Amino acid sequence: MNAMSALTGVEAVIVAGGRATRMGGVDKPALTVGGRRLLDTALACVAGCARITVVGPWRNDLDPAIVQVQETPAGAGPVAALAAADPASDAVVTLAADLPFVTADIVATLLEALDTDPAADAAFAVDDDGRMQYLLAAWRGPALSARIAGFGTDVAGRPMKALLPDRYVSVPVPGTTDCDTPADLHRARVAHGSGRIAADPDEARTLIREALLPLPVRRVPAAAAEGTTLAAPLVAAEALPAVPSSAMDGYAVAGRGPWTLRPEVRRAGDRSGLTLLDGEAARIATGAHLPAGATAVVRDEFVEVEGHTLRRLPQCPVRDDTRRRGEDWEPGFVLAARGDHVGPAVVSAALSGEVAEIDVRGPLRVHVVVSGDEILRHGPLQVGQTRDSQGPVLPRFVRWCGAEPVGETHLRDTPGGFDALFAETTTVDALVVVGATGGGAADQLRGALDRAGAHVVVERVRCKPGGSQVAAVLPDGRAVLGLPGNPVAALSTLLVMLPAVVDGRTGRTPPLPFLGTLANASEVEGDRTRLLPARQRSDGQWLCDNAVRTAHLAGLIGRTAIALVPPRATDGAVVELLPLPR
Ligand SMILES: Nc1nc2c(c(=O)[nH]1)N[C@H]1C(S)=C(S)[C@@H](COP(=O)(O)OP(=O)(O)OC[C@H]3O[C@@H](n4cnc5c(N)ncnc54)[C@H](O)[C@@H]3O)O[C@H]1N2
Ligand code: MOO
Repeated sequence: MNAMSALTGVEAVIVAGGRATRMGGVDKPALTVGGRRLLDTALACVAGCARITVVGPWRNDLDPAIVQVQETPAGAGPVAALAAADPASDAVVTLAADLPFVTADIVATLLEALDTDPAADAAFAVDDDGRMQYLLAAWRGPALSARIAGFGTDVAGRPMKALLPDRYVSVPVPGTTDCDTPADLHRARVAHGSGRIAADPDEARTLIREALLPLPVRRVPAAAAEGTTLAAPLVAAEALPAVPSSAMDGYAVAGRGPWTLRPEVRRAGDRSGLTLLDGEAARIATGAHLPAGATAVVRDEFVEVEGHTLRRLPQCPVRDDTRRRGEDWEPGFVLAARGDHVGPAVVSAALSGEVAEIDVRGPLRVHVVVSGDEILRHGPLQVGQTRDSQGPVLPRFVRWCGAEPVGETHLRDTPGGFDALFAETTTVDALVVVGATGGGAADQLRGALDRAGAHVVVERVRCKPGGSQVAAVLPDGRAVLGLPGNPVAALSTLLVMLPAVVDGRTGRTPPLPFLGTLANASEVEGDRTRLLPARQRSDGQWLCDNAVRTAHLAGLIGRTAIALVPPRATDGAVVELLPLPR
C-alpha cells in the first residue's frame, strides 16, 4: 500500500510536549537520533495527512500548515493532549514524538489493519517486548472523539490505557520502542549508526552538544557556585535595598526645611530607634538606613549649618538622596536566566538578592589523557621519545573552556588501555584524550569506543588542522573528545569542542561566537576551514599566521586567538575567534 495516497483523508496528531524528567528535563521531541529530531521523524511519517496537529510547547520552526496546540495545563498527559487536538476526521493517526524508528510504512500498516477489521475502533502498535504503544495508533475518528468526550473535562493526568476502546487490533511492529530513559536514547542512537564527518568545526560542536544529556541538578551555596550553569532562573529573595537608606553623606530630614538639627548621628549598620519629627534633621552617613519619620536625604554639598539650624543652600537642586526600598529590584525579580553561566557577576547578584543557595549543573569534571608510548613527561629524552609538551598545560586550557580538570592519565598504546580507562573514570563527566585518533597502527581509541558501546557522534571534521578528531558519548553519558596528537591541532580543536560539551552537559545556553574582522583572510583560506593563530592589529583588525608548525605551541606565543577561517573567505571577512588563555 502506498503510504502517501492512503493518508489523504487522514488526520494526524503528534504528542510532543513536556520536559522529560527521566532525561534531566530536556525537550525530548527536540532530541536527535540519526541526525534528525524525534519530532521530525514523527512528522515525516504523516507528511501526506490532510491535517497535522502537534500538541506541545509552541515551536517557531514548524511549517505554518501544521496546527500547533497545547494541552491545559501543560504536561497534563497524553489524553489531555489528544483532547486539545480535538480531531474531527474519519481516520486519525496518533504518534508520540519519542519513537526513533517509526516510519511512514508503519503508519500505513496500522491504517491497513484498521481497514481490514470493520469492528475495531483502533489499531495499536505492539513493540518487541510485547508492550502496547498506545500513542502509535490509527483510530476511527468518531470513536476517538467519543472516548475522549467520555471523560468530560476531566482529562488531565489520565493514562492512555484508559482511552482503550472495547474493540481494537494490535499490530506487532518490530523495532518500535520509545525513548523514555537515557539508556533508551543511547541504544537508539547507536543502532542508528555511527558518526558523521562534520562539514566544519561549527557543525562538529553542534552535533556533540545536541548528543549530550544534562547532568543532575545540584543545590549549592551561592558563594561557591562559580563555574556552574543555572538550572533554574536566579530570583531575588529580598528587595534591594531591603530598607530605605542614604545614598550620600548628608542629613536625613523630615518635612520642608529649615530643620532643627538633632545631636544623634546615623551611621551605616546603626540600629538605634531614632525618630525624626516634622521639621527635624539628623546627620546621616552613606549606606545608613533612614531613621523613622525621615522624608528625604539632603547631601552635605547642598546644605549649610548654623548653630542647630540646617538650611538648603540657595541655587542647589532640590533632590532626594534616599535609596528607596526595592529601588533596584523587588523580591521575585529575575536576576539571571536558566542556562546562564555562573560567573562572578551572577554570584555577586545572588548575594545582593539574599539568595543563599542556587540550583546548578556542573562544573563539568574532566579527566585528561595524554596517549602514546613515545610521550615522556619527566626525565631525559631517550632516542625516539617525544617530550610531553601538552600534559602540563592541558589543565589550563580545560579551565579556560569553562570545565574543571579533575584527573589525568598518561596512557600507553596497549590494546586494552582505553577499555581500562573508561572503566576507571566513571565518576567524571567527560574525557579529553590527546593522540590516538588517527586510526593508525598505534591508535586504540576508536576500537575501544566501539567495544564500550559508545555513540560516535563526530567521526572526523572537515577542517585543518584537527581533521582526525573524534567526539563520542559513552553509554553512561560521559563525553569523549579525541583530539589529534599534534599540539596545535589538539589545543585548537579543544577550544572548539570542549565549550560545547560544557553547554550540552550543564544545559548552558551556547554563548554567541566572538567575532573579528580578518585583514588577510584571502592569504590564509583553504579548501576547508582552517584553525590559525591570530593577533589583533592596532586598527582592531586581525591577522592570521599562515605557515604554522603544528608539532609545538611556539606558534601561539604572542597570539591572542585561534581564528576559524572558512573556505573562500575574503579580506575583511568577519570570522569567529577562539580567545587563547594568557
Ligand atoms: N596516513 C595518515 N597519517 C596521518 C594523518 C593522515 O591524514 N593520514 N594525519 C596526521 C595528522 S595531521 C595528525 S594531527 C595525526 C593525528 O593522529 P593521532 O591523533 O593518532 O595522534 P598521534 O599519532 O598520537 O600523535 C601525532 C603527533 O603528535 C605528537 N604528540 C602526541 N601527544 C603529544 C604530547 N603530549 N606532547 C607532544 N607531542 C605529542 C606525537 O608524538 C605525534 O608526533 O595523525 C597524522 N597521521
Ligand atoms: O589533523 Mo592534524 O590535526 O592536521 O595536525
